[in-house]
Parts: sequence; C-alpha cells; structure tokens
Amino acid sequence: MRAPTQVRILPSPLPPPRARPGAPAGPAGPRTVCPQFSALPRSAVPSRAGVRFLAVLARFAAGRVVQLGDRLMPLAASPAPGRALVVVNPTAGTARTPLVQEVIARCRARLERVVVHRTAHRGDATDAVRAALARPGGQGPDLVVAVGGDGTVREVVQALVGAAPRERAALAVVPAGTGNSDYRMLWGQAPWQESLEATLGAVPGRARRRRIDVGQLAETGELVLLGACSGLIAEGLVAARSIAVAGRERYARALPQAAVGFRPYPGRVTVDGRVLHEGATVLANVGGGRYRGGQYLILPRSELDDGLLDVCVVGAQVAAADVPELARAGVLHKRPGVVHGRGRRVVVERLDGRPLCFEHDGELQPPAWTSMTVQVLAGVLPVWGAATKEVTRVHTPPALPLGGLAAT
Ligand SMILES: Nc1ncnc2c1ncn2[C@@H]1O[C@H](COP(=O)(O)OP(=O)(O)OP(=O)(O)O)[C@@H](O)[C@H]1O
Repeated sequence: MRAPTQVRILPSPLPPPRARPGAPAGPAGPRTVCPQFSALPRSAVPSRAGVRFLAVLARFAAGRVVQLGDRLMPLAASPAPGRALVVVNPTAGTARTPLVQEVIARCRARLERVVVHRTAHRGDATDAVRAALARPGGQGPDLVVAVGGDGTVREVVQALVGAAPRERAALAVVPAGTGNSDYRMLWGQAPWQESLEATLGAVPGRARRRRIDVGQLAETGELVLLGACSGLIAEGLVAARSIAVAGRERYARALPQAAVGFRPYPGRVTVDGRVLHEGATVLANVGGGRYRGGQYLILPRSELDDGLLDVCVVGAQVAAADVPELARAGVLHKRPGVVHGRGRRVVVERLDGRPLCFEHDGELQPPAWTSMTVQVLAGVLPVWGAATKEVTRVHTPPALPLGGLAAT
C-alpha cells in the first residue's frame, strides 16, 4: 500500500465569466447564461439596448424581472400545479398532526385534486410516487409534496427522476424532519407556509419550477440530492444516533461530539481525473446543497443547476474540533487547508486500505468500500424553489479547481 503523501494544490481563482461568442463584453459578474437566449441563433441575440427594452417590457407585462449579471432579462412564468400527491412520513422528526393537516388543507384550497399518502415503512414513499405517476390518461400528479425530512425527500426523488419525462412531476418540500437541509437548499430560511403557498400559485412570481442536478453514487447507483461526505460529517451521523432531540439541534450537538477524538484519515480526492487533494483529510463533501445538517455551510458557491458537482475538502491543517463552529459561522471555506473543486465525476478515496466512512443525504453507508464515486446527472429533477436571481446555466465548463489553500 502506497504511503499517503501530501500534495500542495496551488490556489487558482475562479476564472472570469466566459463570454459567449458574439456577445458584447460586459463587466465581470456571475457567469450566467440565459436559457432562452442560448437557444436562439446568434444573429437573433438582441443588443444590450434590446435586452433592456425587453426587460422593461417584461416588467410591465409580468410585473417582475430577473437580473443576470449586468443585464435584465424576463423571467419565464412557471405554470401553477393542478394535481398533487402529498407524501407524509409520520415518523419523521417533526411531522406532527397539526402540521400535516395544515399542509393538506392548504393544498386542497388551491388545487383541483389532492391525494394524500402516509408512508408505512422505508421505501414506501418511492413506491407511492411511482404508482401515482404511472396513473394512465394524464391523471398522475404534476406536483409531489414531500412532508418529512431529507430521507423522505430522497425517496420521493428516486421515483421522480426514474419517471418517464412526460410523467415527471415537480417536487415541493415541507420540512418536517431533523436536518431539513433539502428544504434549506431550495428555500433558505423561508417559513414553509410561505413557500408552499408560493408553489401553489398564491404569490405569483415567488416560486419557480426548475430542473436541478442530482448526483449518483457509482458504488450503489443511488441518487445523491443534497450531498455525500466522508470523514467528520459521516461520523457526526453516528454520534447523532445517541442524541434524543429533534430538529437541527440534534446535528448541532452531534458534530462537535464526533469531532472529539476524530482522527483525519489518509485520503485523495480526484475531480474529473485531476487530483484536487491528497493527504490527511478531515472531510470531503460533494454536492449539491450548500449546507449540511441544515446549518453547516460547506459549499458556499454550489449552484443547483449548473450541471456540475462542487467539492470541498478539509485537510488536517484545520482541527476537526474547529470545523462545526467555522462551518456554522460560514467561514470554513476560507481557511488554509480547505480546497474546492467542481466537475462531473468526483472520486473520494481512503488510501490505507481501511473502509471509507461516508454518508449521502444523511444516510450512513455500510463500511464496504475504500472509496466513493459521485457523478452528476444534469438537470434531471424538476423542483419548486424560490424564484431567486440564480439562473439555469446551459453551458457546463470542464472541471475547475476553485482555489483554497491545500494542506502542506
Ligand atoms: N412509516 C415509517 N416507519 C418507519 N420509517 C419510515 C416510515 N416512513 C418512512 N420511513 C423512513 O424514515 C426515515 C427517516 O425519515 P426522514 O429522513 O424523513 O426524517 P428525519 O430522519 O427525522 O429527518 P432528516 O433526514 O431531515 O434528518 C426515512 O429514511 C424513511 O425511509
């Protein structure tokens, strides 16, 4: 077995926005490509003045605009859903009866048809969604509301992604679990009543139906929605088993507990064939969502629909005991010893021959592998989320080391 070595990855800044051929040069800003425009022939792409005119027109016509870098673009309206399947996990951390009743009442008040399914066992959510989508004659739901935690959401996603394109309903999440990181990924800190009403069409322009990326774990074929992580965050799940509180508080207690006595493992992380990090590793997170455990900011620059996976590796230069507070304060990614990358296929390895401790979507994986490989399935999941200024990208640049200071 080869002894683990430490490789220094030189910091590389995020490259400047890549201009589309023929596009006017503009000031640097977020790299954004408008889907509507990229579908047009180059000669049909309007000038900047034309874009501003369209934007003003849109403001009058639809009452809302979206700003792309320095440009204003009309935001296509998302048609409101009509038929919902509400999938409730009654065993999820905070799925109390009044909450469930309120969700159902709000859906019934706005939609033409609402079917409720309460899960009876693990995997039941996947089966229920599959059965509903297979209903003949276009009678299947166009919206699936998952009422539960991240585990329930993942089961629903399994069915949604596997459905034929014409049957594909969009996901909405009502946070009723412990971490609820999926909800935070889509809606930030918005109250669920607000996001559900927006999804149901009560607040025009507040919600957007979009197609986001999903990861796939090569070892098992399972989907990875939120993210997959080795090391400390995975061990935090082990610690959480013995903590009898619900909600985010559980992970707030579990991660510091796991950090006590945590020993970095010899690891390597490879992004699209290029080594991003090799050496003593505290954690390697691939996603997905910016937050893990609903509160730890790990991938601050991750976008859900850029066709790429973001990676953050925390090397042993950062003490494991400091990770929970640094991540909660949103500054972990700036520390020396933390590197970032982005690509389509990410391999996380443990190099001493012992099993890699890793989880995905809050589910601890059996200690059966010395590596995990996550690849991206671009834009396969329709979801309802906040109508933010973030836009769908249609061009996916190759893997980029995003910088950071590697351990030496
Ligand atoms: N009736 C049921 N009985 C037992 N387990 C169930 C039932 N229905 C669903 N499950 C399982 O419960 C697990 C945990 O649910 P979920 O993740 O939604 O809640 P949580 O663990 O409280 O929240 P989070 O994942 O956000 O921490 C899921 O993996 C799901 O498969």
